[in-house]
Amino acid sequence: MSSAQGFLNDWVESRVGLGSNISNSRNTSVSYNIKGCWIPLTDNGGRRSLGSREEQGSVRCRRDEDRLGWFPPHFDVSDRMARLVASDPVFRKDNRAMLSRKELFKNTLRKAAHAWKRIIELRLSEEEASEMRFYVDEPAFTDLHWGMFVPAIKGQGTEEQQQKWLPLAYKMQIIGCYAQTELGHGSNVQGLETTATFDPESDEFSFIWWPGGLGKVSTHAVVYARLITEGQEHGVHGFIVQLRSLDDHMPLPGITVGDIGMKFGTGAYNTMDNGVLRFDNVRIPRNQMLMRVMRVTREGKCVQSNVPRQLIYGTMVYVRQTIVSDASSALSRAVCIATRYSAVRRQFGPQDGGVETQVIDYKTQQSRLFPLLASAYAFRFVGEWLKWLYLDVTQRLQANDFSTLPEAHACTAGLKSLTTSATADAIEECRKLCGGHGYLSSSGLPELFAVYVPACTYEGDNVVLLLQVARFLMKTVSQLGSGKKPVGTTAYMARAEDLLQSRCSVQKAEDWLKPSVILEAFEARAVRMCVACAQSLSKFQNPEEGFLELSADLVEAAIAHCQLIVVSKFIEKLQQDIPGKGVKQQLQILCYIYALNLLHKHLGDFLSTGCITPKQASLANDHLRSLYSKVRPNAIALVDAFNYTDHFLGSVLGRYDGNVYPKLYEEAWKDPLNDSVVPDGYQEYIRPMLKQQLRNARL
Ligand SMILES: CCCCCCCC/C=C\CCCCCCC/C=C/C(=O)SCCNC(=O)CCNC(=O)[C@H](O)C(C)(C)COP(=O)(O)OP(=O)(O)OC[C@H]1O[C@@H](n2cnc3c(N)ncnc32)[C@H](O)[C@@H]1OP(=O)(O)O
Ligand SMILES: Cc1cc2nc3c(=O)[nH]c(=O)nc-3n(C[C@H](O)[C@H](O)[C@H](O)COP(=O)(O)OP(=O)(O)OC[C@H]3O[C@@H](n4cnc5c(N)ncnc54)[C@H](O)[C@@H]3O)c2cc1C
Repeated sequence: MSSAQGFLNDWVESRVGLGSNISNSRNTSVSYNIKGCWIPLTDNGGRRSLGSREEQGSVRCRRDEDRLGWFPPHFDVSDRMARLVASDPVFRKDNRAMLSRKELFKNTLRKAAHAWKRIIELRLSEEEASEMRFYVDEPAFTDLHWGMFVPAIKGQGTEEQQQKWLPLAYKMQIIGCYAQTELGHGSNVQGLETTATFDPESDEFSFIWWPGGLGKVSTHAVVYARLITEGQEHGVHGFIVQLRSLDDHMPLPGITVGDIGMKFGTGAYNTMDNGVLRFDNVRIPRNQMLMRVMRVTREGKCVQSNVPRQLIYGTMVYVRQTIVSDASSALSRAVCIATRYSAVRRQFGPQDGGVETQVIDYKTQQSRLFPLLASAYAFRFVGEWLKWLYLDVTQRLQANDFSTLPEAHACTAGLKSLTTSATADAIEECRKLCGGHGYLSSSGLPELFAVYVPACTYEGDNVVLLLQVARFLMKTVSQLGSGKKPVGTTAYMARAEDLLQSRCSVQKAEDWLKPSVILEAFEARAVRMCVACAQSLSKFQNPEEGFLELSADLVEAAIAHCQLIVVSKFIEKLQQDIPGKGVKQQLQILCYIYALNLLHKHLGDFLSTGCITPKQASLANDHLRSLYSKVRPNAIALVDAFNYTDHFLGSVLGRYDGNVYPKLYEEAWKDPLNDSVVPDGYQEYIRPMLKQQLRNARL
């Protein structure tokens, strides 16, 4: 179920697309729609030269008949929204790094209000609105409102509570946030110190709390606190609390609220008002506790419903799933910039003094860049699959089938961790791949890194989440002998006995081209690491103590399992029909690059568990090198396929037309420091210094 599902049903009578008021300026020729992106295979060796789109013969266009039937009709919406945002001056973002925090934040408010106005005026559908938010490309309070506040009420509220609160939230008559983290507790949700004490005398709760949430905008919050009734504790629950007056926005009595201050980087996540909140005996009505999991009666009695209490964590599962798809977007954006720039940039060259070499042609550049390109595609496919898994578990929960919840938790936690860590590292690698110019703000990469990197921490610290996966894996291993057959992403463990014995069949480099060989190597590695951890754990009398002691190894095992999921979902995708000449072949190459690069990076795991021999490892590396040469001719097409506008990329280095150097020069002059030839401060500081030196010299 998506965040804002149904919000339009409540207040917009009909859904009308943008129609013809947004032009699609692309011309003709053939390309292929790969889940909302194109792969226009180039015939010029991918060496697009500097120049306009028209001059390049427009390799990028899509014909309706090229649309792949099994992809959602996402491309057109995405394309239209990208253009809508790019052509609207209110959504300008090239000045963000120059703004003060106050200006930046006010500008975000302006953009959010303008986006909402456009959504209403154009009667955008939920999908269109969500794409618009994506292309506006600025963290804002609305993310938390739609992404966490609304889903928390939907997931944890009773029917009655949903009926009361959701219409207000859908119309943005109230704005909400998700206030769970405290100053002293984030990962440890059960350790929250905020309490909600039921007072049967007045039918109200009282709170004392300190959250991370929205500091300047939200009128309401879903606050997580430990429920206390009749002197007894009943675990952490969500409570809808009004924070500010709906008339003048002033905090309500007993509430102290504000922003927590500047965060990492300029611009970046500072458009968001992460906040501090203190409750001093704030009282709310009993029915503002979200009661789908547990009900508190008028007398203060707790009545447990039949849904598992883990559903209280359900909003986090939802958001973790969206974060995986977002990882693919952030990564593809960084890779698009680095790939285009690598084709433009030339260094060194032939001894005879001919043109210098495009840096993309250096094998070292390729071995750093192409695995990231492959990862961008891999994360897109695994993100699609995870969306399906999430929808599936949601439907099951509605039918009171809770059986797949542990797997959904493990998959969302593990893949959130894996993809965000890889993406944050990849953005930084892309910056380095762009040499000195990558460090310029106008490359777009520093801001992208700063805005992206907290994804490794929020919605669960990545290590803490991998430990959750490890817990799930150890449980699965411990049940292997009990007749309970592992299913879903752990189904391979049913073949544990075989996988513990198996020998990799690779004899020559091309043998690594068999998906079954790659899959088996990854399965064997994951099973062996999990079983080794389980064996070590069994030596501890106290399992919790053992878990703590072995946690670093457990994290490695969890990573191996999650990497297997990504590899297997990429391979599964390729088993589907993919029309378009050469498209499937390109994706296959990327799939092999993704897998073999992981194998190369984690060689220690594969060798120490005996899954492959040193000779086979060396053959894999040989093969990997040859694959880079196969990607090279289509590298530009493979990033053009993401269909990012120059506005969205926000990068001089990643410009579609490759016109990098003149634009870098132009950008430099826009810096406020260049407003005057002689800088402010010259008279006060520079001149006296120079004069002093002159005097000293004369002496
Ligand atoms: C109109 C316009 C439209 C626009 C649309 C816009 C849409 C925007 C969409 C999305 C944008 C989203 C933007 C997001 C921005 C992010 C901002 C950040 C927010 C936050 O960070 S919120 C705070 C997040 N906090 C955390 O993640 C805390 C991490 N900690 C935990 O999750 C848990 O405490 C824990 C899992 C680490 C440990 O919990 P606990 O101690 O209770 O658990 P255990 O004892 O280990 O396990 C008990 C048991 O429960 C199982 N379990 C744990 N968690 C879950 C879960 N989530 N689901 C299911 N099951 C769970 C666990 O496996 C154990 O099971 P067993 O007993 O072993 O079987
Ligand atoms: C930009 C941003 C936005 C946020 N937005 C929100 C929001 O909207 N609402 C909200 O409620 N919260 C929000 N948060 C808070 C966020 O969810 C928490 O910071 C996050 O869950 C991590 O918790 P923590 O800060 O307590 O980290 P800690 O748990 O203190 O982590 C510190 C270190 O300890 C390690 N560690 C912790 N526990 C263990 C363990 N059991 N075993 C091994 N190592 C461990 C971690 O790996 C990490 O290295 C936001 C945070 C950021 C950065």
